[in-house]
Amino acid sequence: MDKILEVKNLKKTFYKAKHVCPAVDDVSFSVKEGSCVGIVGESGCGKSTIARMITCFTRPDAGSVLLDGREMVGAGRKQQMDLYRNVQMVFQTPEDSFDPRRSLGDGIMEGMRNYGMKRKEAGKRMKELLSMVGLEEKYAARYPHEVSGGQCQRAAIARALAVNPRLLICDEATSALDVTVQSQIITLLQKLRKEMGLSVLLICHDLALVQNFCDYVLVMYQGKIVEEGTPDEVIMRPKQDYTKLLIDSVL
Ligand SMILES: Nc1ncnc2c1ncn2[C@@H]1O[C@H](COP(=O)(O)OP(=O)(O)OP(=O)(O)O)[C@@H](O)[C@H]1O
Repeated sequence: MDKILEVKNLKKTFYKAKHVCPAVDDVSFSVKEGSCVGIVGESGCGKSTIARMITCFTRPDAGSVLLDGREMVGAGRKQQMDLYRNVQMVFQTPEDSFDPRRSLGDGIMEGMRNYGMKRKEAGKRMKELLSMVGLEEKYAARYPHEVSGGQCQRAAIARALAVNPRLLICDEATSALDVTVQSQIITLLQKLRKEMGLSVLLICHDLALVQNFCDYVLVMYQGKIVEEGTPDEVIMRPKQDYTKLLIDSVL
């Protein structure tokens, strides 16, 4: 299997007043085409900073992010536009993916329109995407505040899929939802993974979710990967004390 994403020796330190925060410290991993890699670890261990560096929102101090073998750190605007087409993010708060003054349908079409698709064609594709994520057509006209959290997250997934990405980064995408809706969104992601051959980087606190959904797991602590392997290896037979603590804390 080819690697869609390769992260090598990524580092990021934040400085606030006199306080030095090494948020990500020499992190390396890869995501194979069609696979799902999970990143788990306590709050503040650096998970979201990694996602932001992959998507060029935050510039690393050192290291490299290769997408299909192409270097993204320091890439020019054209290459970054290609990156955004191939990599999309789904966030914890789905409303953040949408402009509150525009309907969900418009929000889903925005990416397609930015890439030059005609309005009529984008409208047709938007309806297909709504159906793919299990929403009726009527939701296209609704505004983000007029739908439930779960419905809004489905629409956010439709928006992310609109530009046919190959890698979806889900940053705590189910954490704000109640358990039933969480499981519906995970079932949806599993279906999309199968149907579209999507690769997924799943950032989350929920070890049970990682165990059921991921092929490979990275455990982070204070900016570093302290353990990695298949879910069986990491969750059923953890080697590191920190992983054992993390597992014990949810039992
Ligand atoms: N822009 C910033 N300026 C200063 N410090 C930052 C910035 N962004 C993140 N940090 C710090 O870097 C560390 C890692 O933050 P990050 O958001 O990556 O953690 P996380 O594992 O995603 O946490 P959570 O699960 O709570 O989202 C934290 O100590 C955070 O306070």
